[in-house]
Order: sequence, then structure tokens, then C-alpha cells
Amino acid sequence: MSTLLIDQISKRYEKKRWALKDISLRLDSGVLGLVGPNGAGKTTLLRMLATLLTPGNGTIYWNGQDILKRPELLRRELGYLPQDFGIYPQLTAREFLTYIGELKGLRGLHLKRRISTVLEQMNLTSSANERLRTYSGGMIRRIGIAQALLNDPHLLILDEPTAGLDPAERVRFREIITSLDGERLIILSTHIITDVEVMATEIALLQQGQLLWFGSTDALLGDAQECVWSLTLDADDFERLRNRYHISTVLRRGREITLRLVSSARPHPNATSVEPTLEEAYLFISSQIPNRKEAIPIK
Ligand SMILES: Nc1ncnc2c1ncn2[C@@H]1O[C@H](COP(=O)(O)OP(=O)(O)OP(=O)(O)O)[C@@H](O)[C@H]1O
Repeated sequence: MSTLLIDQISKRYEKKRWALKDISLRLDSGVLGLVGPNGAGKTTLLRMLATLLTPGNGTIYWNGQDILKRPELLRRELGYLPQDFGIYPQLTAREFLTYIGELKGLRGLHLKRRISTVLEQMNLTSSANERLRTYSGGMIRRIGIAQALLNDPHLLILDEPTAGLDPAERVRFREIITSLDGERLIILSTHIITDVEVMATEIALLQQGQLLWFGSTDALLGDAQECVWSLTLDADDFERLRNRYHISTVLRRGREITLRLVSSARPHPNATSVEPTLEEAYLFISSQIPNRKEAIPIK
């Protein structure tokens, strides 16, 4: 089993703002869903774990080894799909994977076998000899994951892997991730809570560069118990409530409105407590700290 230990890392790109502040996490095998609003620091953290960016403070250990001092120890075992993954449109999928595989130090028959395996895993075998310029957005995403899997990595980092996928591609992608071996650590960032619900064993919430919450998806649901409410009211009452609470769903029938909202206290005498969805639990936890627009200013 592999272990990734993130020890109090911080980063600022500009003098006056933290992009990440004192992040500590211990991760073993499984799938971690990294979620948070735009600018929360997800890509910054993932690029550090992929040894492409150095933290200002703190250390990252992979199986007990400091990867800031010896990045090559992790790189050998790393697969990375960056957010801005680029391809060479004139190459076929097989040529592209051969090129990336050789960059990763794979050779000969072993490389050929790995290419066949990842093409099969990504359901791309039948299009392996077509040029990448003919691929759909979903197929490009799958080629991105295929190249990340080539070296059979123990740490797989996927930055917004489902962005731009249509619903059918997204379902297929979730199946692929859940079918990957349980012995590796997979970290994926996403804005889509359902992705986390289906794929992740643990979830980390980043907000304004800080780790707001970390634990299992069940624990997140547990923390939002008695904090999600269902309520039916008329349009005037709705107008009074809507700016005071985080509303998760609204169903209108004429002037009658049924809604669900998150709140630590009963928001209305007629409100009844309901089981939270993971999205509502996320909304609830995120609403627990003041919503500043920018990363945390340095005092
Ligand atoms: N190269 C850079 N130079 C300056 N500031 C940066 C740079 N990259 C990121 N930032 C800032 O650091 C903070 C964190 O950005 P980051 O891209 O890590 O967030 P994110 O959670 O991945 O966002 P998104 O969901 O939009 O991809 C933001 O305030 C962002 O503006």
C-alpha cells in the first residue's frame, strides 16, 4: 500500500495572497475527490503533488520519501492528467501513446502491451489507428487518462477529468475509474459532486486555499444531518427566504413553491428536516466559513 503525506504546505503566487495555506493530509490507497469553487487551490495542490510546482513552505512525502528532495522517486510511479491536457492532432492514438510511453522510459514489447491494455481500458481499441484530430472531446479525455495509466502508476492524479464530457461519457468515465485496481491512490479534482459520490472513497474540500473538510463521503453526509430542510410556501414568503439561505432545489407549481435549503437551524416553522444529498452536505459545509471572493489575505 502506498502513502502520500502532505505536511503543512503553503503557496503564494503573489505577495499578498495565499493560493494554499497550511494544507496537511494523509492519504492511502483509494479514490480522493478534491472539490472546491473556482480558485480554491485544487490545481495548485495537484501540480505540487505531480512535482511540477514547489510549495513555499511544507513538505510532501511519498512512502516516507521527501519528494521535494527526490522527485524522481514519485515520478516513476506517477500518472498525471493535467487540466490543460494537450495532444498532437496529427498523430494516431497509438503513435501518441508510443511517444508518451517512451518519454516515461517504457520500451519495446512491454510498451506495446501497456498501450494495448490502456486502449482496451479506455474503450479506444477500435479507434487506435485514427488521428487524434478526428477524436471527440470525450475521446480526447479518455486518451488523456490512457497516457496517465501507461506506466501503471501507483499515484494517479486527474485534474477535472470529466470537464466537457457528455452524460454518457461521464458515466463511462466513472465506470473506468471504479474498475481500476484498488491498490493505487487516485486523486481527482472536480466541480461535479455526483462524480465524487460515485467514485470517491474520501473527499477533501478546499476553499480559499484552506482545507475546509476531509473525510469519507459518509462522514460528510453525517455532518450535515438535521441541516437540510424541505419547505412549501407561497411566492412572497419565498422571496423573503431566498437571500438568507443556500437553496439547493426549487420546484414551482403556480404560486406554491417547494424547496430544499441548508441551514443549521430550522429556517421556518413549517420546514421539515430531510436527509441531505452529498451536494447539499457540501453546500452546508462550504457555507460554514464567510464567503470571501479572493484567497486569504496575508496578515
Ligand atoms: N500562475 C499563477 N499566477 C498567479 N496566481 C495564480 C496562478 N495560478 C493560480 N493562481 C491563483 O491561485 C489561486 C488558486 O488557483 P487554482 O488554479 O489552484 O484554483 P482551482 O481550485 O484549481 O480553480 P479552478 O477550479 O478554477 O480550476 C487563485 O486565486 C488563482 O488566481
